Amino acid sequence: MAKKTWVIKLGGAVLNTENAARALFDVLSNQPSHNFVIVHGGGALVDTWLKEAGFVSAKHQGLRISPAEQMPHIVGALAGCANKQLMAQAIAAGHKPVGLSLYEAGVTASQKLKALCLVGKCESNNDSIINDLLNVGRLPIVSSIGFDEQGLWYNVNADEAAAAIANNLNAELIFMTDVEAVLDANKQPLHQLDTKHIETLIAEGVIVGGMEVKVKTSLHAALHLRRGVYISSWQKPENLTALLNGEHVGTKITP
Ligand SMILES: Nc1ncnc2c1ncn2[C@@H]1O[C@H](COP(=O)(O)OP(=O)(O)O)[C@@H](O)[C@H]1O
Ligand SMILES: CC(=O)N[C@@H](CCC(=O)OP(=O)(O)O)C(=O)O
Repeated sequence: MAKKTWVIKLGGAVLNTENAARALFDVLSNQPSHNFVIVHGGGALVDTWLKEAGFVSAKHQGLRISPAEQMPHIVGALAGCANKQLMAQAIAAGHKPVGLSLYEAGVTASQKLKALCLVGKCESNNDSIINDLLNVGRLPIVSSIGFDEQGLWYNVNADEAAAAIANNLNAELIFMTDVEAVLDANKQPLHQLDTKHIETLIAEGVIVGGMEVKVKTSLHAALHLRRGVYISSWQKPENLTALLNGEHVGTKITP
């Protein structure tokens, strides 16, 4: 039987907790009958690098405005430092990772909105080396730095990057973030969310910032993939084990 492919998006804050990524990679080591593709963020690291370089960084609806002069720092933090830190932890857990940008992963970027400068949106380029890597037993670890066909680089939100890759691969999609689930107005976890409920919670200001991008992206992916997409916490590696075993943990987003 063909192996099921899972795209697992890791929020960048996982790098701030010692051995948290290692524990997740250990879970994947125990699941030889599945294929995995890791897509990662690193927003917190980008914040630090830009601040240290003397830049002020602003966000619009959860997306970082990315002027050309800030891009070397953004690319360095995401495609360089964060990607290689995750590779290090994957190697330590016994994997054979390959670090990639979105371009090699079959996704071309283009400018999302002029006002956001070099923030990219995703489009499939049907020219991915992911399946080749999976076929030879490698673990792709993909940053959210993208390129267009002219070779211009873009900063893509990592949730959108993960959804684009899952769509390309028709894969299962899990977002591992720093909260156990999407929370309601009373900070209680929501086990399931659909289009209507999401629209209401965003309009009421209960879902904001990075989580607004995540739920909208999840919904879009769930529609395209015709299956539920999960949002759960990287803080508990056992959540990942449970999700891979088909259990319900965190928030399930359905159309
Ligand atoms: N309704 C909500 N439920 C849970 N988290 C929320 C909600 N609204 C906003 N957030 C914020 O969204 C954050 C997760 O989004 P983000 O920081 O972009 O995560 P990641 O880096 O993992 O992609 C949470 O840490 C929380 O501060
Ligand atoms: C355009 C945009 O907002 N890009 C994000 C990319 C990193 C990211 O998404 O990181 P997390 O998953 O850790 O939040 C940024 O610069 O922060």
